Amino acid sequence: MPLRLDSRQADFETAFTALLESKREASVEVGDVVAGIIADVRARGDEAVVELTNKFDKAGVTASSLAFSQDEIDAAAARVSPEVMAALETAHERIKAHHEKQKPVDHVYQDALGVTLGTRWTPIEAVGIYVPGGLASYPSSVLMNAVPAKVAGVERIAMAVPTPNGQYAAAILAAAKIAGVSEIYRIGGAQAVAALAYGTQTVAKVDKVVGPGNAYVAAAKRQVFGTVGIDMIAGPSEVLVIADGSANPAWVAADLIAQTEHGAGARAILVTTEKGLAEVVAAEVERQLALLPKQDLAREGWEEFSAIITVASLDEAVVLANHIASEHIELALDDPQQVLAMIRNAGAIFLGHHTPEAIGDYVGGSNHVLPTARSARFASGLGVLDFVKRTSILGCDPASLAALSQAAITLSEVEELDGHGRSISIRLNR
Ligand SMILES: NC(=O)c1ccc[n+]([C@@H]2O[C@H](COP(=O)([O-])OP(=O)(O)OC[C@H]3O[C@@H](n4cnc5c(N)ncnc54)[C@H](O)[C@@H]3O)[C@@H](O)[C@H]2O)c1
Ligand SMILES: N[C@H](CO)Cc1c[nH]c[nH+]1
Ligand SMILES: [Zn+2]
Repeated sequence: MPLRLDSRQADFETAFTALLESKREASVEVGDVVAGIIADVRARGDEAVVELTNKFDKAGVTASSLAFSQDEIDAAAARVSPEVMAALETAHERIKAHHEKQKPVDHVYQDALGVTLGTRWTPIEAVGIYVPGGLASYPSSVLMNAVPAKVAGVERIAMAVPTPNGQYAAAILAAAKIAGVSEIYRIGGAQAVAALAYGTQTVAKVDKVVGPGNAYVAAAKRQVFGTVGIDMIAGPSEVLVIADGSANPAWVAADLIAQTEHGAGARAILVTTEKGLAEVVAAEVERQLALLPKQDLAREGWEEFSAIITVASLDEAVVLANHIASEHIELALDDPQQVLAMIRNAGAIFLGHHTPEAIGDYVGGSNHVLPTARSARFASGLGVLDFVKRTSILGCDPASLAALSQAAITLSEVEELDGHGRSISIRLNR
C-alpha cells in the first residue's frame, strides 16, 4: 500500500520531502566495477568484451559472433508473427511522423550592419544505441532510440543489446531492421557502452551513446561522457497522475500499477483534489495487484517510493507536480488543457482520461526515453535534437567589419589579449 498523504496535514512537508529523497537506485556501488570494465575494454578490446559478455550474460559469444549477421537479422524478422510485425510498423510510422516535426531548420540572415549570421544543424555521424535486455526485452525501445537518430540523418547507428544465455527476442532484431539500424551487437552493460565509446576490433567507435539501461549502463555512460556524448542518465521509471472527481478510479489504479512493472525503484504518485477518489484508488490498487500472478511482482518495494496525496485545489496539485518533475504526468481531468498550461516540469504529459501512459510507451508517437529523478527540471526526452549539432555561421564584409571593430578591439584590450585586437585592426584601412 503506497503512503497516504494530505497536504493539509501538519507534517506534510516533512513526509513529502522524505518521499522525494528516498533512495530508489540500487544501493550497490557500481562505479568502481564499471571503471574496471571500461579500462579492460580499452586495453584488450574484443577479448575483454567477449570475456565480460560470457561472464555476465552467459551469452556464449566469440569475437566473430559479437555482431549479428544480416542473415540472422533477416531470419529473426521472418520469425516474427504478422501481428507483431504490423504493431512494430504502426509504432515505427507514428514515431517517425512525430519526430519528423522536431527537425530543426537552418537559417541565415543579414543584419542591419551587413553581417551574415546563421545557424546550421548537422547530424552526428555515428551513434550507439543501447537497448536494455537483461531482465526483459524492449523492441519498443529499439524504435524510440533509433527512429529519432534516423530522422536526424545519422549515417551509422550501432545498436548494442545483451543476449542473456544466448537468447534474444526476434522482435528486437525486427524492430532494428524496420528502423534502419546499421549494426547490431550481442553486448550488454558497461562493456557495451565502453566498446561503443572507445571501439574494439569488431565495434567501430561512435560519437554519442544513447539509451536507457540499468545501474551499470548508467554508470558507464557517466564515465565515457566527454569521450563521447550521451543523452541522459535515465533512472527508474515514474508516473504522476493528477486526478479530479471525474477520474475513473480503476483506470487510475491500473496506470499507477503499470509503471511499477518496470522494476526496482519505480515510483507511482497520485495527486487528487478528491479524498473519496484517493480512498477508492487505494483500494483498487490493492484489488488489481491481488489479481496479478505472484511471479509478476518484479515491482516489489514500489510502495516505499509511491504515494496517494490529497490536496485542496488543482493549483496546489500543479505546485507539487512541478516540484516532483516526474518522467510522466497523466492529467486525469475533464479539462486537462487548463492544467497543462501550468505544468513546467515533466518528461511527457498525457491528456485526459483516455490517454494511458502505456500508449506513449508504444504507439502514440512521442518518445518514451525520458528524464527521471526530477531531471525534467532541466532535461528533455530523447528526440531529433539529441542527434544533431548546431553550428553558428558568421560573415563580415569590409564595411561591417569596420563597423564592429572598435567594440571588439576595446573588449580585447579589457581582456589583455593584444593578438585578438591585432587580428582585427590588421584588416582595417586597406
Ligand atoms: N526509460 C526507458 O525508456 C526504459 C526503457 C526500457 C527499459 N528501461 C529500464 O532499463 C533497465 C534495464 O535493466 P536490465 O538489467 O534489464 O538490462 P540492461 O541491459 O540495462 O543490463 C544488463 C547488463 O547489466 C550488466 N550487469 C548485470 N549484472 C552485473 C554485475 N554484477 N556486474 C557488472 N555488470 C552487470 C550485464 O553486462 C548485462 O548485460 C530497467 O531498469 C528498465 O526499467 C528503461
Ligand atoms: N515506460 C518506460 C519508460 O519509462 C518505457 C517502456 C518500454 N516498454 C514499456 N515501457
Ligand atoms: Zn513503460
